[in-house]
Amino acid sequence: MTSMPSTKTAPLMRHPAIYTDYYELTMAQGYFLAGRKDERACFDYFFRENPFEGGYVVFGGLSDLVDLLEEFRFHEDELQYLADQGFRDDFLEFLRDFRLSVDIWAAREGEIVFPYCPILRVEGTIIEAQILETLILNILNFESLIATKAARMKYAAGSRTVMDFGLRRAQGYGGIQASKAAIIGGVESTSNVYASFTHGIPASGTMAHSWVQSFDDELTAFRKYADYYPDNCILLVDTYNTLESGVPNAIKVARELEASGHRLIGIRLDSGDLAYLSRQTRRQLDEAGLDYVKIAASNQLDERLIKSLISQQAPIDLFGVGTRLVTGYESPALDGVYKLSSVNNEPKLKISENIEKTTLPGRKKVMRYIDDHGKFHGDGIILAEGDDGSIIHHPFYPAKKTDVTSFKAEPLLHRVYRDGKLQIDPPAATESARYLQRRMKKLNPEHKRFENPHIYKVGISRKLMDLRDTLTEKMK
Ligand SMILES: Nc1ncnc2c1ncn2[C@@H]1O[C@H](COP(=O)(O)OP(=O)(O)OP(=O)(O)O)[C@@H](O)[C@H]1O
Ligand SMILES: O=P(O)(O)OC[C@H]1O[C@H](OP(=O)(O)OP(=O)(O)O)[C@H](O)[C@@H]1O
Ligand SMILES: O=C(O)c1cccnc1
Repeated sequence: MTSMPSTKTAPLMRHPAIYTDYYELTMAQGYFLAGRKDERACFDYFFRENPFEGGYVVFGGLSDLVDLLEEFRFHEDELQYLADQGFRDDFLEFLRDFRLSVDIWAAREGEIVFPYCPILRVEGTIIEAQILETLILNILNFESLIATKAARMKYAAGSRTVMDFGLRRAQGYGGIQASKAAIIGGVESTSNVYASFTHGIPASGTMAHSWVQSFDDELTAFRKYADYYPDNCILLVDTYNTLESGVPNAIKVARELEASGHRLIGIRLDSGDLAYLSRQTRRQLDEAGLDYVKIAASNQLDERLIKSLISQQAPIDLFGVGTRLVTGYESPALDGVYKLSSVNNEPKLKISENIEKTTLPGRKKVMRYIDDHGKFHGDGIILAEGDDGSIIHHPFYPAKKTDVTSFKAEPLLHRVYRDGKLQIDPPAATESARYLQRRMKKLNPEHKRFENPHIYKVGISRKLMDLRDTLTEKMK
């Protein structure tokens, strides 16, 4: 009998409470020893720069984060380890019974989000809110990065299918999360069986060169595969000579499949000039009356190459994307941060020489303003209470402002935890993907283009600005 894994997450993540940086635990012990364990704190998760020189980020990772928070407790072996590290008995006793009691608000998974907006807000005791920092950053930064990359690839591909082939060249176990994030971003399926199993996302695939090489000749290799998988067969045609051997042999097999009442799904090109080869392949297939046979292409593809191939009128129906998707080529990390914004309801900020790095104090919410055409106009960061936010200012050039009273305003953050109790059904990746596609329709194309995308407006309310400026003066 087979059994299901104990958690849905990757093997390394079965210890969520110690999936953290050491300093979170030393600070937690410090708050405890200082008698501050019942103090309340609020932290914001946000990023400052869009990756890939792009115009937006897709928020990913929320459901995996929830999965880990649901398991969050200190186990005996972990406590023993902490004791060996010199943590004090009274603190370890406190950790033994520790259960999260946080309130968390977050954007929906698959939401389109922008620099400086808090995407997730944690409120709780100072110890629990602090201790979650690294876990939150690790999960959300990576999944948002890959969901964004996937969304860009899907945007370039339009109605053509995008498949994730990345596991073999992913950053270790990160490949599991990468495949899930890729689905959120819009990739239709994955070759990653573990991710398909654990996350219930669709698996798909073609064949490797080794299959073709392993037979005495290419035609036999194709025939055998088609015999076993007559309704799920994509033949890899570039092992020997794409146009003179691979495609003609695929045509023979397609005809044989037709004779037995089946249809070849497609062929895959994996080298050479994909525009030229796909055009020649399409011509050969069409001349053979096989216009339904699809052309898949792979080989170090990314959104820019997909866009280029489409602009070269390459008749490619399916794009297989691996390395550049799961490694977030060429922006290896999202710069998301988790910053303290209040303690015991007293607003806090971190001052920087660079005003762009001075944090926004106080409990805040984010409003998304929608114009008369149903499109996103901009976002406003306003205080969570007592702030009507009717005028939204540029965060660093206050003279630039917009009266947002005529726009429809939607709150971006929704409650995920109340007092440590989960308040949502964590969405499946495919559900988040559908949500993203709906939201993409509301994002103007100038924010989606790859070259010099138009900067989406994110502003702050007058009250928030005054609070930031007053506190900055006070702290200097
Ligand atoms: N028509 C095209 N326009 C733009 N880029 C392309 C086109 N065709 C292929 N490419 C891309 O060019 C890159 C490099 O191709 P290159 O010729 O070096 O590799 P290859 O075909 O795999 O070579 P090899 O024959 O050694 O396997 C790949 O990223 C591929 O996706
Ligand atoms: O180029 P990527 O975007 O990373 O896509 C995945 C690549 O991995 C496979 O090649 P590999 O040489 O590993 O195996 P193969 O023999 O099956 O082609 C596949 O054929 C793609 O070329
Ligand atoms: O199924 C495929 O074609 C595949 C899977 C992983 C990597 N490259 C290709």
